[in-house]
Amino acid sequence: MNNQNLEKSLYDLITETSTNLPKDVRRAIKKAKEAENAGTRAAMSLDTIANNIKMAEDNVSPICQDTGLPTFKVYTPVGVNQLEIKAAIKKAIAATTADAKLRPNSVDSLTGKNSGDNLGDGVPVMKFEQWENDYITIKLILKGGGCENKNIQYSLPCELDGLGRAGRDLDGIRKCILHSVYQAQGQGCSAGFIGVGIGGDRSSGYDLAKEQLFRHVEDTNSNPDLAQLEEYVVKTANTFGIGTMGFGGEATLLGCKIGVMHRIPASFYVSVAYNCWAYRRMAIDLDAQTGEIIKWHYQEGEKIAFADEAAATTEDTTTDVIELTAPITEEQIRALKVGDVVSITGRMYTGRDAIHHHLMSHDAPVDLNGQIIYHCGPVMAKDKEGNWTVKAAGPTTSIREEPYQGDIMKKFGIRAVIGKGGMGPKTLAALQEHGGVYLNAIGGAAQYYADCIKGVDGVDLMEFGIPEAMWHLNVEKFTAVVTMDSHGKSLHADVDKSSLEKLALHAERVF
Ligand SMILES: O=C(O)C[C@H](O)C(=O)O
Ligand code: SF4
Repeated sequence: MNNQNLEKSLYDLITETSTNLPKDVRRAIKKAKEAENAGTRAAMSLDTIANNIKMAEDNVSPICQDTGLPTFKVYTPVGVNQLEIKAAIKKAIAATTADAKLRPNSVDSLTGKNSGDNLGDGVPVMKFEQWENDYITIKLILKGGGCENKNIQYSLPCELDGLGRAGRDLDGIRKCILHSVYQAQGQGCSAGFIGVGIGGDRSSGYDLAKEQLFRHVEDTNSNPDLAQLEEYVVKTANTFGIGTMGFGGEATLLGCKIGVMHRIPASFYVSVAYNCWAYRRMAIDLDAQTGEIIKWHYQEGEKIAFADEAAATTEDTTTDVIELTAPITEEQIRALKVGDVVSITGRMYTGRDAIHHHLMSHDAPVDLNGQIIYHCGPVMAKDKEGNWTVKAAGPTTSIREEPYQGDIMKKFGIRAVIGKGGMGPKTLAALQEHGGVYLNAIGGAAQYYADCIKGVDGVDLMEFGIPEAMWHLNVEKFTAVVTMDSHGKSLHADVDKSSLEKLALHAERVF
């Protein structure tokens, strides 16, 4: 095979997957937008998401800054050299990372060192199968960490919050799947898609679940029982009121695909792979002789361009927006209430897992008194003059900082943190005691927020790698919603409680 062609085809596959959301996913998002009531936070979020999808395509830049753990599934005719394909995949991964189509996402699990090029032990994931066809198919999924963390595996029989006993039958499976959507709340950037694997062992069950994520959103399961269950799950989950980003609303789940395999007598697993709305998967067919692309998958039907949404995003809500510029006073913070929309102009500092851990036992590299911390690991590029530019910069899941956040806010006088998915009781208590606020940004809207960042004024702790460093950002009109305030109120706690009540309505046998 021509290796240059093969590398080019793979480069194009990776770039397309990271930057251009497939047609079937776009249609599902459009449907969600249509179901949402105008003027709600959920509708506003979906406008931002739609706008972001368009911006990513136009800029040929990542839809979300977390470009995930690249996972390739390759089907080859007998006789094709799979080692050559492996080598080409690695080259294409490094090249697309250098061109900021992927974030450097591969971290040594023991030392914490980022390899910088998305390569590492076992990374990217590459799985090969042979087949009788005379062409090659390569599938790629870029599944981010926030939704990956919301995957869940049930071992039947089990007891579930709200639903009671899930037994070893179709109805027990039904309960597990409904519970999986509830437990994800907004943290995996809902509205999401789930792949479910019934049976197998712990690893093959998850593999089967992830395999389902390559199915078309609009297909119908060939097993009539599972087809019925898929339809039931989507319909029922959308009554939970979790909504986009967990803000409440009509659209919680955009797709459910279920696969089944045999199991051994003692084990009965239901494995659920949760994927965010930024459902980035694509596939190509290659000519096995030339290595050139002969077909792109997921091309059927209408392509929603989301051109109209671009103008609508948050612009028309400016009347209700509260302007904030750091340093922020305690008085300003105490005036904010859950539901307020704020627009930030000026300085903010990024800080995520490594920074929070570090700040517990070290001084901050800058004065954080009155400042804003943004839970964000951006995609960055250096321009010709050696200046950093932000290529993608949406929020990361905040709950991971729950053990540290309250202490760090108090220790350094931080007044606001921005992230997504909300935080827990420890942070809520600290916000009340210290005078702080939690701001929820729209997860995955990495192009939208990158556009709000007008400059990079500095960076500290680069030894943690690009996603984990503390970037000093100069922002303009960065919009976010107050979802936890200094008066003990949390939208996340409210939505969790009400969605559990809705879940519990489905404890009776259905199948
Ligand atoms: O790592 C990130 O930037 C985000 C992550 O995918 C998340 O959802 O928390
Ligand atoms: S930030 Fe949200 S959209 Fe991006 S990868 Fe994580 S879960 Fe997905």
